[in-house]
Amino acid sequence: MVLSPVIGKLLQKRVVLASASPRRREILSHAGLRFEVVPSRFKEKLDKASFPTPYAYAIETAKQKALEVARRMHQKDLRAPDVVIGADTIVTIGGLILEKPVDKQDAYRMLSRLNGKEHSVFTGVAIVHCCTTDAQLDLEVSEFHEETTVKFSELSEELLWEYIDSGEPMDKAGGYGIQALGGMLVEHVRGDFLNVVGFPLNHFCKKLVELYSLPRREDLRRVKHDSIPPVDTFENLSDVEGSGSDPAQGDDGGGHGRAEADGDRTQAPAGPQGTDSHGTGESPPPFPAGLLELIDGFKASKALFVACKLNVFDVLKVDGPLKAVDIAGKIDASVCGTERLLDVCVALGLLEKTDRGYRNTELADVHLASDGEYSLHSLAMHSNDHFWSLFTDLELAVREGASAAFGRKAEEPVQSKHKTLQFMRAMHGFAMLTARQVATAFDLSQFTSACDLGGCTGALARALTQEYPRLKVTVFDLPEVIEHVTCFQPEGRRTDRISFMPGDFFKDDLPEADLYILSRILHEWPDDKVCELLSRVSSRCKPGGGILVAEKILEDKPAARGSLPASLNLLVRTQGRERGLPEYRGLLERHGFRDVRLAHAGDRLDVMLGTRASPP
Ligand SMILES: Cc1cn([C@H]2C[C@H](O)[C@@H](COP(=O)(O)OP(=O)(O)OP(=O)(O)O)O2)c(=O)[nH]c1=O
Repeated sequence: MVLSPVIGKLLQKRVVLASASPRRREILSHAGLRFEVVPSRFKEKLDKASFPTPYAYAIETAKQKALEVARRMHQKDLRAPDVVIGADTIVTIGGLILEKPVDKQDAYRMLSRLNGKEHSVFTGVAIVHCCTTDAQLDLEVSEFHEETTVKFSELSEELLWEYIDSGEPMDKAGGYGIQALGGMLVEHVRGDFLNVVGFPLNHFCKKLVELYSLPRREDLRRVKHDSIPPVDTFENLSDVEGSGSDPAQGDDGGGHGRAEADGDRTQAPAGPQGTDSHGTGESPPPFPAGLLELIDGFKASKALFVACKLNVFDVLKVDGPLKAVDIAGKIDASVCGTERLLDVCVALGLLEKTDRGYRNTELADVHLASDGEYSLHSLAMHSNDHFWSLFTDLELAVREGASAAFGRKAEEPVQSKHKTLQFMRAMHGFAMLTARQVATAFDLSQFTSACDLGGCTGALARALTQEYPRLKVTVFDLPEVIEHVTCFQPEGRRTDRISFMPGDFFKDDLPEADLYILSRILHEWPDDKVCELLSRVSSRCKPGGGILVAEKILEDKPAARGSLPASLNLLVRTQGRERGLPEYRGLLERHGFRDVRLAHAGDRLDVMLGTRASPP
């Protein structure tokens, strides 16, 4: 099983996860799947006694969760997604099925039952394929389950209650979460760990291979509306059988090896067990969907930037749904061009197309309209206006190693008020999404005053004051930035525990504080400037005071997707650069900070906390 082609099968489809479980969302997104989340409203109240086995119950519940979402979405705009995934996790011991506890006593009853014993965790999964013809919804269901055995240690009453009081058991089957504190209760696990956490990823991938390469009739069920009669065909389920979403099919240049597709499509294409059409006995390589997506990646980014620039998402947030012709009128663009752009946005999952016209997806409403608290509209605009042209010279930068030519573009000073505001909005959007994780990466409750150097709009300061009721934060930034900060302060949520002070951290006196914060600042500067700044902070910070540095740490292992921009910043900036943990630690220690600890704050940032040592 090669992973990316498996997940790649679903990349061109609109996939919905019918689950509110954050664990399922995390497992599937880490696997590279792109999907929307629509939690199911199906009440988990099936009669357990009517099922021959516990897993039959879990499978049926998973199926009903997914079907409810597919039907609801179809009813809402007469267009269901392509695939809906539902899952249900149960714990079983001695023939008893344990779901989520209803209260602490219930959690205690469950955990006492599991205490010192072995039990099974089953997750039932349903993959529902939806097809809308003449406003009629056709559903095909494929389902499976996975079992994992878990053994609990002998646990004291005291420990059980302490665990229950942590609150962790309440939203978890069997009343425990193996991935967090509950891991301490577990002696051993046999089987797929992720199955216990809520989603059997390995089995799911195998199922996708089976479904999209060589479907097995007995696994499929066809459901028309409310009935679930057995399936008699499984055409159109497989990409390779011509569902139309295979990019190679519409591509003239991709005709190689496709001529035979006009023949009998029910013949499985050459797969692991097959022979190819040339009769050579060799199988073609797996379809490189992920790679093709990468090749086209720049088009997707540019389409997103242009839609932002033309205010498509703003127009639709206020007036949507709208037809292409009306949108074209509002954004002052041609109808044919607008229509194509809108359809690309639909394919990218940013818009939905309904009978009444185009409308924003929730993602676009929240992040791509320009007015929301968590808007990334300005970040997209900054990427379009600034980074896009910078990256056209990437080859030169690679050849020359962050060449002066490349650097000149990168370091253009921010000139106009418009540019300053665009830059601030871009930084603000990112900071709003990461601030809470940075603020809570360490327990900072021992500090009563903090100074956020280069703290821009105060997004991190706000998260810090919300998290730590005793903390006062001074945001220190250049006068031209501080001049505009009032536009970013949310009405009704201002606090006098945040103050803004204009100044240059290389020249002016730094405000007094117990904790100095440098969030995404150090990577902007070369080593000599970093040393100059750290030495200014160090001489202002009292012994016992702290320094908090938030950056994306470069790691030895290959960069994860989320850190790719950080790796490339090495090349696009002449002055600044990203650094690894040993380098940051060395820099901090050289400037009198000890006990430097690291914590991760989501995919995009890491946080280091150090303590100012007493001068020798
Ligand atoms: C046993 C165990 C369960 N769980 C979780 C996984 C599931 O989210 C939950 C079981 O409840 P489910 O009803 O399967 O799922 P859910 O209610 O969280 O979400 P939805 O119904 O919308 O799909 O328990 C853990 O996170 N860790 C564990 O160790």
